[in-house]
Amino acid sequence: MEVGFLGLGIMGKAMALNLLRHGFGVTVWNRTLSKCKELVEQGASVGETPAFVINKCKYTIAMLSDPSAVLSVMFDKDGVLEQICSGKGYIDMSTVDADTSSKISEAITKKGGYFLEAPVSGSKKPAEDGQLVILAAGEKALYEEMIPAFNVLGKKSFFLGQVGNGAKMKLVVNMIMGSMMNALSEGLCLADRSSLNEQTLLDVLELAAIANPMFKMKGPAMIQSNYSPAFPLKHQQKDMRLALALGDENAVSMPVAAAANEAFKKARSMGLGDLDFSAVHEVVKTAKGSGEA
Ligand SMILES: NC(=O)C1=CN([C@@H]2O[C@H](COP(=O)(O)OP(=O)(O)OC[C@H]3O[C@@H](n4cnc5c(N)ncnc54)[C@H](OP(=O)(O)O)[C@@H]3O)[C@@H](O)[C@H]2O)C=CC1
Ligand SMILES: O=CC(=O)O
Repeated sequence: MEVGFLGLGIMGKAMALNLLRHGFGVTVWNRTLSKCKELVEQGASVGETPAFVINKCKYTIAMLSDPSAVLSVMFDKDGVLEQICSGKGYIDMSTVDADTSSKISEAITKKGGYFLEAPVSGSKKPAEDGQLVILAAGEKALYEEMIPAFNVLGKKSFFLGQVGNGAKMKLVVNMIMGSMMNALSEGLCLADRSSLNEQTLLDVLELAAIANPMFKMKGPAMIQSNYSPAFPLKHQQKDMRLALALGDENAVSMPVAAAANEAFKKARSMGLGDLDFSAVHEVVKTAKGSGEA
């Protein structure tokens, strides 16, 4: 199976490499074209524009940063829309809001193409290991045609119905994750300031009812103030912002998520946006009132 792949950031690179490793033909494009080099060394071809990739491939996957990137790659000059046509499928795996996804879907459908949104849960390591959770919605036939690729990229795929449902599910999941990250950070600070050992707290959490892979994976690095980016903080804040907007639309009060979003915004203002989202720990550690008495 030959696929196009647009966007070779942390996730896109790992996912495209995985497809190559499993025998897929992959034609890649990235805004910063130099990032295609490593993929070419592993057997990928390069397209100089998104339009070129769409023209060449029956199926094209996108993994881009945010709604503005997704819209730009679709609608700008040399973008996806110039070449999408009947018989071609476009699969957007970026995390965006339902409105953005619907705009993309309408534009593609008008030109006779097929659209599937398929955001993923799981970070750099699950992307490298083909262990993502895929949250697909849109054209069911395209979903079925993509199963061989999804089986390589993920450990489980959900088909959630109409366009927008995948985006919404992803935002709900990441809203919970962002709030949990703040809770873990506050817990580590409280343990430390109460003269408890932070690693012992993590050991206790791992055996408790609230044990989860995120605490286990991120906790030890947070204790060391190591925030090497797997999931960039700026993207987590984007997800909190989009989830809060979904809450606004549905009149759902989310004070916990709103507080977590403030902490991520503060972290961005401190220049931590390109670090891992666990760098919100720096905000919690330096918050007024959490220092010396
Ligand atoms: N990292 C993670 O753990 C996870 C991330 N996600 C989601 O996946 C998506 C990608 O994340 P990730 O790979 O971490 O992000 P990165 O920041 O590492 O990569 C972003 C990609 O988007 C491209 N891009 C950004 N702006 C534009 C633009 N205006 N036009 C064209 N291309 C653009 C970048 O190109 P360039 O190289 O030129 O900057 C790069 O290829 C995001 O929506 C994120 O929320 C979902 C699950 C996990
Ligand atoms: O979107 C991030 C993730 O870890 O999932």
